[in-house]
Amino acid sequence: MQAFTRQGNVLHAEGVALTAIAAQFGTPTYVYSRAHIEASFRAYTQALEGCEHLVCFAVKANSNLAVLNVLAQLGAGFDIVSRGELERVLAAGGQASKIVFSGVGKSRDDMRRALEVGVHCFNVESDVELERLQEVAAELGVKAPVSLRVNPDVNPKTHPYISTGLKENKFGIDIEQAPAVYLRAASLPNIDVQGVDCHIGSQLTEIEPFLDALDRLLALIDTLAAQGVTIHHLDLGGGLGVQYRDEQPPLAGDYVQAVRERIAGRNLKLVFEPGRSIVANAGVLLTQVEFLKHTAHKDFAIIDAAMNDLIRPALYQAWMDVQPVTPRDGELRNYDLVGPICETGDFLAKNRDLCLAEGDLLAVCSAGAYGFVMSSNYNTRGRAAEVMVDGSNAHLVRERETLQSLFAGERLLPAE
Ligand SMILES: Cc1ncc(COP(=O)(O)O)c(C=O)c1O
Ligand SMILES: N[C@@H](CCCC[NH3+])C(=O)O
Repeated sequence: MQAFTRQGNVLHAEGVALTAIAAQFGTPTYVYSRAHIEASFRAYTQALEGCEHLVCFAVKANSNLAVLNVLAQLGAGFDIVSRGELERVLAAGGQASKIVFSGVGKSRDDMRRALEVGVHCFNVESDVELERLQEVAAELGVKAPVSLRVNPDVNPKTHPYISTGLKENKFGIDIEQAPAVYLRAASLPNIDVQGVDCHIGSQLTEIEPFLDALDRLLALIDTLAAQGVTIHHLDLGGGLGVQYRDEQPPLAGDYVQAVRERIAGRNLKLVFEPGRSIVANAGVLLTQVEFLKHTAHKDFAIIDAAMNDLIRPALYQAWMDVQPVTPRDGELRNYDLVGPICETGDFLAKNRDLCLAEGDLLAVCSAGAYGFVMSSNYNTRGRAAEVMVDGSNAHLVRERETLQSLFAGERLLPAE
């Protein structure tokens, strides 16, 4: 679905003009569409009808409580990577029994809390993590449900910083070592082997790498069965890409269908951990032009959002579309859109042909995933507000950070 459309000349989120949101809540502000989040989630669950499944939203992509709550109301599970994300999910009304716990560095406290609340599964990423989990579960007198995250060594054909399923990556257990680790897991008294898990990377735009990984996991499941270890669920992680510019990623329904065909006849529950494909195009970052600076070499639009608000362009040279909220007629100029931060890398877009004036509003598109969650307070900038639109209503779902709150926890040295 298209959450952000022009009505008249003005860009709207569902039924609300972005001009009205800027007037009410200021800028920079993240704006999300509830309907888009729901439709993207349902694309997975509808394609999974008739097949035992759990769709676990990857909380790292957007952890706002309202976003999590909207998904929890649809029966979503959640993929978490920290104690903090666990507490967020519970605070937002998510069910512990639908949580999968990923991540290479789970502390004993993380494990204890997850066992106490009863998560669905731990995605264990190393042999040493398995031993630690055994110890913590034994202390509590419980059995920990476990999948091993297997590194299938397939090339996801995405940006190197967001590839995770290659041998040289830090994630998961080498697929050749996996049978031995499974046998060890099956022998541990406080470990309950449940599944196999993988996640090969993010922003994948083709189905083939997913299916390559799936084939390798199915071969592993057969090897394990021959050794007496039964696997009940298959977790294929997240990774499905979205359209930022002209990419044509597969639709969630087509991807799920292809997976279902490959596992036909097997008694396996399917788990997915989508993040970006649920929320990226459900959000924009709304920002305002502070100055237009014309130099002999370049035209700059200095905007009130910066790399601290949205780091993807600086970190991955990610291309994000930028739309004027109310386009104006006139001469186009080639702008770099830069923030107020003292870094050359502080840009949100480069070489965009736009007709702009001071005070104009711009929407940085596809910013609902890995946007606010990766923001920081660099240059002592408060983080942006977050607003969720639901039909014709706009709700503030996170207040803009006040400057006082930025140094509230700091202390001066005692007076001499
Ligand atoms: C283990 C795991 N699961 C799920 C995701 C979500 O990925 P995506 O946002 O690409 O769907 C990630 C992030 O890449 C991840 O590391
Ligand atoms: N943060 C990245 C994706 C990393 C996914 C986390 N495993 C992005 O914005 O594209």
